Amino acid sequence: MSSLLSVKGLCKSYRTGAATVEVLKGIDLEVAEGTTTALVGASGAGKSTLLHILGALDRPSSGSVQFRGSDLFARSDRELADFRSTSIGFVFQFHHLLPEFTALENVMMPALIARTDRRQAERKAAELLEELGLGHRLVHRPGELSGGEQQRVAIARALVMEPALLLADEPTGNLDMKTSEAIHGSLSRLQQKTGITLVIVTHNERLAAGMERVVRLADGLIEPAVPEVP
Ligand SMILES: Nc1ncnc2c1ncn2[C@@H]1O[C@H](COP(=O)(O)OP(=O)(O)OP(=O)(O)O)[C@@H](O)[C@H]1O
Repeated sequence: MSSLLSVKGLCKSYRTGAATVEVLKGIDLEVAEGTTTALVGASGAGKSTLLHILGALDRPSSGSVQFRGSDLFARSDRELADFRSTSIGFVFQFHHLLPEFTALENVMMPALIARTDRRQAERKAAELLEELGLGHRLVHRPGELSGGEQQRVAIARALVMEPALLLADEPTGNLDMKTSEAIHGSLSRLQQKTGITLVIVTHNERLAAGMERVVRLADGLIEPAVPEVP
């Protein structure tokens, strides 16, 4: 299987006043195309920081990330912004949908910003919402949808540009277990259908176990996998 992401010696530190906080302390990670990975670990372990760097939302302090063999952070900020809008889909814990637009319009938005033909964008957005079980909610505004429905709209919006990589940071963190499981089920189904690579941060071990691989972060480093007992 070919590598989508190849992370080597990744470090990230922040300066706050006189102190420097080392958040990531030398991450090595390979993510193969078309695979699903859960990123788990205690609060403050650096999961979101790593996810943001993988999605080029933030630059590392040192180390490298190769995306399909090309050095991500050798690119300018402008090139990274283009890269993000075409190659990465993001889903966050809070959906950040635009309240004055309908579900369909919210999902179409990234495609319209990228100047995709309107009819094509609309067709794709409606198809994704349909697949996520929201075919009957296309003209509802976020305020008229349940929390789980809002998050499904956010997932459809993240997929409308057909990115290579979907990054999800606690996408069901503020939903009940039943709704979370249903959304994870939809994500897995869409992942299998599209072959997109999925990296998801979650505190929920049960949902993490549904991914092909679980990567555990502790104190800025990846913990070695525990060998299975024969
Ligand atoms: N911009 C920043 N400036 C200073 N410190 C930061 C910044 N962003 C993150 N940190 C620190 O980095 C550490 C890791 O944060 P991060 O959000 O990556 O952890 P996490 O594993 O995702 O935690 P959680 O599960 O609670 O979301 C925390 O101690 C946090 O305070």
